[in-house]
Amino acid sequence: DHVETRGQSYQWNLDDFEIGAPLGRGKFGRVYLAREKTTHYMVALKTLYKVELMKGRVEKQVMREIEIQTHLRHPHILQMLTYFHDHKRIYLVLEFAARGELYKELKRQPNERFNEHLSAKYTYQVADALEYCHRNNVIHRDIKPENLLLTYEGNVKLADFGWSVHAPSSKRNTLCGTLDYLPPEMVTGQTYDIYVDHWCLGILCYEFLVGKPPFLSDSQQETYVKIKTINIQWPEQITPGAKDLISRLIKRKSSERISMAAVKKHFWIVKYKDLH
Ligand SMILES: CC(C)NC(=O)[C@H]1CCC[C@H]1Nc1nc(Nc2ccc(C(=O)N(C)C3CCN(C)CC3)cc2)ncc1C(F)(F)F
Repeated sequence: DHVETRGQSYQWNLDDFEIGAPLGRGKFGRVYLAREKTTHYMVALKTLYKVELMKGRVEKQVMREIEIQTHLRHPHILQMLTYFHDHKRIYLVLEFAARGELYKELKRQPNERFNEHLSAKYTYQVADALEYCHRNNVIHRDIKPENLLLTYEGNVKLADFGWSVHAPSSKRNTLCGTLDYLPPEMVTGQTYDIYVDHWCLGILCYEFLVGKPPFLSDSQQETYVKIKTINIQWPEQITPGAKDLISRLIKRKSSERISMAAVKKHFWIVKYKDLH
């Protein structure tokens, strides 16, 4: 909190930080470990090249990401502490998540999947973060393992609000990357509401337990068909409790998807989330 309480009028700049190791590449620039000079507070410094943003026509999206993420405060949401810019770059000062990217942790697991305890724990924490987002009328819209980070203690931080919007919305963005997480209403271009995140939470829980999303196919067309027909296989590592929860989230009718509060109280979540 030191970083953001130096009075709202103070203009942060690069000289306030010592830049450390690169943590990896974000979509529009690199991310560095950095340390605020007076408090030694560790942060992640995400750099965005203005030219890249203009070429990608994503300036508005970045401003929306900044607007949304600077106002959300929750233990399972990666906080944006502040931001500033120079002539070439925008700098986002974000919380540093010491255990890094959850999708890499997933790949490191035996059989590249989480056991029921980790799957239930992470599903619970994402549900908790989404309940808070929805209470603030924010749809994340891009829930997937790549957008989750892990703290030193092994807890989830929901990050990358680059695709988030205020509900309800019919924003049709040329979605890049995987269709695997898209709910039917987004595939068919209808207007959608906060319940797109409920669908994605179901897909996420499935991928935690199986190691890949349920509608994964060789072609986009095949994925579309599987999403529309909700053609899902249930391998044996998905126990009846997990299947019950996932089935209540992956509903075609968005209003039939169970609430985040109900997810947090679901018997399978309660049974496994605190076991070690
Ligand atoms: C959600 C979003 C889509 N993803 C991102 O932004 C990505 C893009 C690049 C990094 C990450 N962004 C962040 N990463 C961290 N922590 C972190 C990351 C990586 C490692 C790690 O495994 N290594 C350094 C390893 C160490 C070992 N060597 C071998 C490989 C890299 C350890 C800690 N905290 C905050 C952020 C944030 F989000 F604030 F920027």
